[in-house]
Amino acid sequence: MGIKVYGSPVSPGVRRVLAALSEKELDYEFINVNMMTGDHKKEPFISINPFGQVPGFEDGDVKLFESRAIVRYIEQAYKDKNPLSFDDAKKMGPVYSWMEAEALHFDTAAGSLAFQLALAPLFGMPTNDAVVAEKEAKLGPVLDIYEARLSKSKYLGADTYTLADMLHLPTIHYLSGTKAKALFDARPHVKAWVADILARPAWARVLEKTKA
Ligand SMILES: N[C@@H](CCC(=O)N[C@@H](CS)C(=O)NCC(=O)O)C(=O)O
Repeated sequence: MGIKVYGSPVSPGVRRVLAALSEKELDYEFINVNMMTGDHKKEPFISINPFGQVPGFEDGDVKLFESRAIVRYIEQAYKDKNPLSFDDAKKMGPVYSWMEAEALHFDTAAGSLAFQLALAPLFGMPTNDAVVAEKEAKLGPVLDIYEARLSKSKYLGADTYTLADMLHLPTIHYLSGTKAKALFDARPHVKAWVADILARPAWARVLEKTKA
C-alpha cells in the first residue's frame, strides 16, 4: 500500500504535494500520468480525481484530490514529524487565513502568470501577453499586502514556517525564473521571504526528484 502520488512532475499542484511529503521525509511512489494522451481524464485516474486533474493521491485506502486538501491531510496524518501547523486555535487561525489568501488572492494571479510565463513555453505553447499584463496588474497589489504582513512577521501565518508559506512554493519557484520575479524583488520583505522559503532543503529535494 503506502503513499502514491499521481501526476506530472512539472505540475505545480503535484509539486505542492511533494513539498509536504518532503518536509515530513515520507517515502512515496510517484506514478506518472500521461496528460498528453489524456490519461488524467480516464480510468483508473478518474477514480481518484473525478474532475480529471492532477495531482491524485493515495495513502492506503485514502484517495484524495486537490493539492491543498492533500497537503492538509498529510499535515494532520503525519503531524509528529516536522509540524507545519499548530494545535492551538489562536495560533492556527492566522495560518488558515494565509492559506486561503494563497489560494484565493495569490494563486488566482500568480498561478496564471506561472502558466503563461513558465509552463506554456515548456510545452511549446505561445504566451498570451494580454493575460500576463492583466495578472501582473493583479499580483502587484496582493504582494503589497504580503509586504505589509512580512514586515511584521517573519513568515505569513506565524513567526515560523508553516503550511501557509509552503503552499506558495511551486508557483514562486516557476515565477522566479521569469520577468515576474521583478514584482517580488521590488518588495524587500517579500524578496527575503521568497529567498528563505525557496532555500528549504525539503524544496531542494522536490526539485531534484522532479527535474526533467
Ligand atoms: N486546484 C487543483 C488544480 C489542479 C490542476 O489544475 N491541475 C492541472 C495540472 S497543473 C491539470 O490537471 N490540468 C488538466 C486539466 O485541467 O484538464 C489542485 O490544486 O490540485
